[in-house]
Amino acid sequence: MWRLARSAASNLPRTRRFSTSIPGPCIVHKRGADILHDPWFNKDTGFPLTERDRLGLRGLLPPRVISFEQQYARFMESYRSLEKNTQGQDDSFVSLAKWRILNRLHDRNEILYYRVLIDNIEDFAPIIYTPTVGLVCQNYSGLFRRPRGMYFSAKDKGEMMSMIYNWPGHQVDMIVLTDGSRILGLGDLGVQGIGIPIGKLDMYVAAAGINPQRILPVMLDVGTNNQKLLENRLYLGLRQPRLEGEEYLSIVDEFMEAIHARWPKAIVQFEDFQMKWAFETLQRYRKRFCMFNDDIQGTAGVALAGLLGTVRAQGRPLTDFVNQKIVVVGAGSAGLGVFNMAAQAVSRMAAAETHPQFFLLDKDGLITTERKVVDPAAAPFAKAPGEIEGLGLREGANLVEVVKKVKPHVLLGLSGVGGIFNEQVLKAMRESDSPKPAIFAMSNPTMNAECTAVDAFNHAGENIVFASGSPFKNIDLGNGKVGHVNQANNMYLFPGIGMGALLSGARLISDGMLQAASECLASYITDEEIQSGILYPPTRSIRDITAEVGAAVVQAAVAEELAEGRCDVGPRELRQMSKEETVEYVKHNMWYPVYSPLVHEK
Ligand SMILES: NC(=O)C1=CN([C@@H]2O[C@H](COP(=O)(O)OP(=O)(O)OC[C@H]3O[C@@H](n4cnc5c(N)ncnc54)[C@H](O)[C@@H]3O)[C@@H](O)[C@H]2O)C=CC1
Ligand SMILES: CC(=O)C(=O)O
Ligand SMILES: [Mg+2]
Repeated sequence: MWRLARSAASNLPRTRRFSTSIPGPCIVHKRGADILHDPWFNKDTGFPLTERDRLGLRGLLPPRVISFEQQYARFMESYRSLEKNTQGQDDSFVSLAKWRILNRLHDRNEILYYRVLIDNIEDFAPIIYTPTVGLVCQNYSGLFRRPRGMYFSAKDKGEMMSMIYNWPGHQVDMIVLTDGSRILGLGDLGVQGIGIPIGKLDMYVAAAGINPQRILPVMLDVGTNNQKLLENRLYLGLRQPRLEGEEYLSIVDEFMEAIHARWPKAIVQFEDFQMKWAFETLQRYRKRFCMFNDDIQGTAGVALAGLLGTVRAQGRPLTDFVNQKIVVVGAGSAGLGVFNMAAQAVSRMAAAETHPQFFLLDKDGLITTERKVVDPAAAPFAKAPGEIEGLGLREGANLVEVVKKVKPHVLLGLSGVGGIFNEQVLKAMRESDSPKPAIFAMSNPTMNAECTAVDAFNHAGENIVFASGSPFKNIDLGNGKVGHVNQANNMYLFPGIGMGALLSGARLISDGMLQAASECLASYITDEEIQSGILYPPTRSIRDITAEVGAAVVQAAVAEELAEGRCDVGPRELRQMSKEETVEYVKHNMWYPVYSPLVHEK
């Protein structure tokens, strides 16, 4: 059932901080300069004098002790002056400068880094995540200073089971894995795609409070088909074409076995794999490991929550979702993931004979059963000629034609093609059958968005509902009216899916757990918010949202008897928790960055 009322727990104030009680001591097996060079233990000038004595740090730091709050303020001051001093300069230059200053802090002092990230997530998500992370990946070989995460390459075949023990952390809870083959909408970036797992895991720490000592970004370097990278003398990955077929799968298999052998309870998120491997690996592993594909499943849940929001925005009951005409542009892992989940929602809501009114386009236009070769994953959404003849449409019809003739309630882009929702397409949306047409330009990063927010409101009209994958500012429509810009990004779900799977100790991640996550996000927004065009909560509430989503996932895992529990909280205890208690349980398990007293042990 789709729940709409906000739960009692979500009516609590949207606080930004959790678990600020005095931290317990932290054991460190190093002394002196080795501590200063370890970003996990380093407190810079924040080491109290007693600790400097205990840890052999006396004389290695300037004498004055600076408090955590002062260090925080000092960093924010330098960040704000960077912003001021670079005003008017080239956007990419400024974004990279901001990323550098944050990355330097990340490399030096993780506790301070995560505190500034969590407390300023609205400002910093666009730097450590989309859109800047895309620019970072594109320039990674030149930007590289220190390694982060692990790299497994085609040359490591047969060695992964032992290599995995090179990772210094004893426990790993969350792994984000990519092969770099489809980084955002930027294509094959080979080894440079490592920036994505790093950015996603930063979001895990910020949103879900996953302990950063227990995260692992991973790059599977199986080569690249990006000729420019292969010719770039600075390129840091394997200089060979991508492995294909069984050779490719044997590398992924070996990696999955290796991580499972060392950390059987770790959750693995597959990210930014090209479509053929995204679907294939999901089918191959989802029953054997606790894993999910964020681009297929996380995106689908976020999009579905937004689509249900658009039904509410039209003043229609949720069951009217079955009558919505939805055009999706992009028949890749993300677009097909959205239609699959939307079709499941329709079949839950409607009579058996109801056919969803979904229209799917790829680079060759409208996909129909007449097409010579249709990808099996797209086939269920190919239109039969009989379904579209009445509309005057045919195989391969272009986007403008489709929008003009279908008059869709929703136009959703997951094509990776910047600007494809051009003036003509957006103007055609004025004739939509919906009183509040919805335009979702979900491709990332910003330059790959199907349209900008300004163009959407200018050309499609002020009564649209708008969402984009990367952030845009709200639009001033004049006369005190605001065109609200939503960020339809899987960041609203993947942290809660991962956290819920982890805390429930689920054996696998089921469709029911993903559906629960999506329903929870959909129910987070009030009717009043929906009426002003708000479909998703603001990024600054992401910890609260993630706590709710995580709890929904835990409860779904319990209901499906997939939960095996974690540490001293077994399935029985989880089953006995009310919804509110489950939310509190998730919040209680969220890590929050504070300096712990360090105690040396040999
Ligand atoms: N907002 C979010 O949370 C998410 C956004 N995305 C974005 O979605 C985009 C696509 O991702 P995937 O589906 O994984 O990629 P993909 O490569 O699997 O699929 C891309 C699809 O777009 C189609 N396409 C290419 N040019 C086109 C054109 N001119 N007209 C119509 N269709 C065209 C292709 O035929 C293909 O079907 C990327 O930009 C990615 O950043 C992906 C996941 C989540
Ligand atoms: C957001 C995301 O996962 C993507 O653009 O691929
Ligand atoms: Mg992705």
